Amino acid sequence: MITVSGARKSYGDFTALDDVSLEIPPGSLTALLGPSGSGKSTLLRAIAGLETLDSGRVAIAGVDVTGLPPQKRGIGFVFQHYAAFKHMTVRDNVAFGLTIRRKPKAQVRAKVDELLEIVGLEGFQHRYPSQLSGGQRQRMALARALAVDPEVLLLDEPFGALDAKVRADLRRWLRRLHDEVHVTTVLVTHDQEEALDVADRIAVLNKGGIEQVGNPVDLYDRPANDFVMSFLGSVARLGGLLVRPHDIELSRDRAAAVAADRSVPGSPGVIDAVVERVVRLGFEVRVELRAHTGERFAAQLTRAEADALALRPGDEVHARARQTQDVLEVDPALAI
Ligand SMILES: Nc1ncnc2c1ncn2[C@@H]1O[C@H](COP(=O)(O)OP(=O)(O)OP(=O)(O)O)[C@@H](O)[C@H]1O
Repeated sequence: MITVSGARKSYGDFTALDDVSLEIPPGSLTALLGPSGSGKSTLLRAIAGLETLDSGRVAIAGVDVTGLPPQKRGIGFVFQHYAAFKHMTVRDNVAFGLTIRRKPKAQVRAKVDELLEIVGLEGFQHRYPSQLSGGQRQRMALARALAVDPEVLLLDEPFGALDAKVRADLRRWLRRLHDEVHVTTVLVTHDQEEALDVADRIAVLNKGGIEQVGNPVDLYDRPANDFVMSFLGSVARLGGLLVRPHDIELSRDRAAAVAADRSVPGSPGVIDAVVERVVRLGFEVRVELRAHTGERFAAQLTRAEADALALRPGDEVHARARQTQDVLEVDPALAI
């Protein structure tokens, strides 16, 4: 368990963390998710001991570590740009933390072999970091962070510098790694897809505070407010309410749409609109619409639904929300 209580941190008159309290359960993979500047890295660095809090406390596994330096906190840390020892092989880089702790050679060898296998770098142990791809280098960094059996693993946008495909592969790999080693892991990311894909818990940060903490399904389906809703996925405005694009149903028959809408409590009603564009995205189809009031919004349909409607630009349709438990009042102060 990592417990952060009442954490405050300011840089000059800028408040980076504003009374943040958070509990991270043991063995979980928790993502700190939020826009740039929301305080994610500051919070992670405070847990690591790389940043001193103005006030508040950090405890790791029941021990108050607030006054302890990073090397005494039982943490492993991986940054976006990993600073490897360039003159050392992969094997020596991974062994580094154990070697400086003067562990017996046989023990170091066995541990490094195990880690290289876990991160899939067995065949690369004699290479130098410059001879690895970006993704391999980050896997080496993870092996190195895990070598000293940390209580917690702290990852600050570890795949941020890699291209989208490698990023997606590595986060799936991280999920499998976590299922194998179960070390309490905190991952900083600004990418909601990454957080939803890899984490079992997500803390959403905004302006130095925590908006909501929960599992990915809860946050996506039951966002606490419109910031969380819009940050965790695309949203459309329908009659002044926020709706997920895949929760919008389109119909060519207005009377049928109105009849169906009666069974949806709290519905924004049926919105008459004109199709502007139909975009095929793999198995889904995005229909871009303009309401008669002038508001633009998009509905996400399955291919079968879209084919049944055979929509073309200029067609008149009637939109309604399929369900409204996810629909929240629009906060006019929030620019989406
Ligand atoms: N050493 C510093 N001196 C002054 N301001 C800082 C310092 N470190 C961070 N900040 C400011 O604190 C705020 C929070 O920074 P932080 O790095 O925690 O955000 P973040 O959510 O991780 O954002 P990003 O995704 O862009 O890294 C930012 O506005 C940043 O400019």
